[in-house]
Amino acid sequence: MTLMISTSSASGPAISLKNVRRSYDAVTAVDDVSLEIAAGSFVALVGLSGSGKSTMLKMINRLVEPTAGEVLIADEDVRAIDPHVLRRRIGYVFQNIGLFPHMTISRNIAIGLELAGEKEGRSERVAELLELVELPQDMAVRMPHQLSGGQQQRVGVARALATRPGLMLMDEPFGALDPVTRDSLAGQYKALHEKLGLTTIIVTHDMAEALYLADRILVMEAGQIKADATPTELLSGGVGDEAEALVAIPRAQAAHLIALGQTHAEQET
Ligand SMILES: Nc1ncnc2c1ncn2[C@@H]1O[C@H](COP(=O)(O)OP(=O)(O)OP(=O)(O)O)[C@@H](O)[C@H]1O
Repeated sequence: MTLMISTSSASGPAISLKNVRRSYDAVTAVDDVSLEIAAGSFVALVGLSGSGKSTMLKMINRLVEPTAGEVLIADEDVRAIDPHVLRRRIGYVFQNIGLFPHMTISRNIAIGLELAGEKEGRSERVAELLELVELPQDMAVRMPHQLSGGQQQRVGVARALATRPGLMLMDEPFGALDPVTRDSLAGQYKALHEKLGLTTIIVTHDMAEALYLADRILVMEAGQIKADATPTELLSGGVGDEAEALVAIPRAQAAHLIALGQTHAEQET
């Protein structure tokens, strides 16, 4: 069955953070960050554990409120938007997606539409979303425990896209998956991002994933952005010690694999 995929309503907004700060008692998780993210961009937030990445992401959909500063989506201050309305406009995908275990896959995907009181065309939308995330249609009637981790994560992406958000926030969305599934899902998500014209912000610990997916990489340390560069700029070096330390890992892994390959080739000749 070929379904028409509607792409017309999704078009990513620009995001603006102005002197945003978030403190938890003595800890400053995000420290006076100002940032402009262009509409339709794919931004990766990288940095060591505790550097403030998740806190920054969650201030955009108001899961966390800033201690100071402003967050604007398409020039609108998020504080002026009811959090429920805001979260229907923003897709949110996180590690171990947390599907409702007692609901079918279909209902899990459509939950945002259900909460928004949208009664018409829900099953058609679910069918369209299953196709979009490349899951077979017969999964709609299954329960979450009957799916693999990778399939559940696809359902999570489908659920996040159900209300046709222009903005996707992703917090380690593929972190719990095996490397092969992770790679393929990341590649498919990148294609979706482009096809739907989304703005996507992804938090990842995996520098190689950030380099592959994003068109802009922000390196965080101690609540601040220490580097802001394209993947090519990051790989060329010269954008700071924090970035260099993170790029060094995939670079060393790649060099190690090449060296291993050469050793094997020499042994066989
Ligand atoms: N609810 C909270 N209460 C107290 N401190 C918090 C809270 N949430 C985050 N923090 C602290 O804020 C800092 C930044 O945390 P955050 O989760 O944003 O970092 P992160 O870069 O996303 O880390 P990770 O990569 O480990 O998920 C950390 O020092 C953390 O302990």
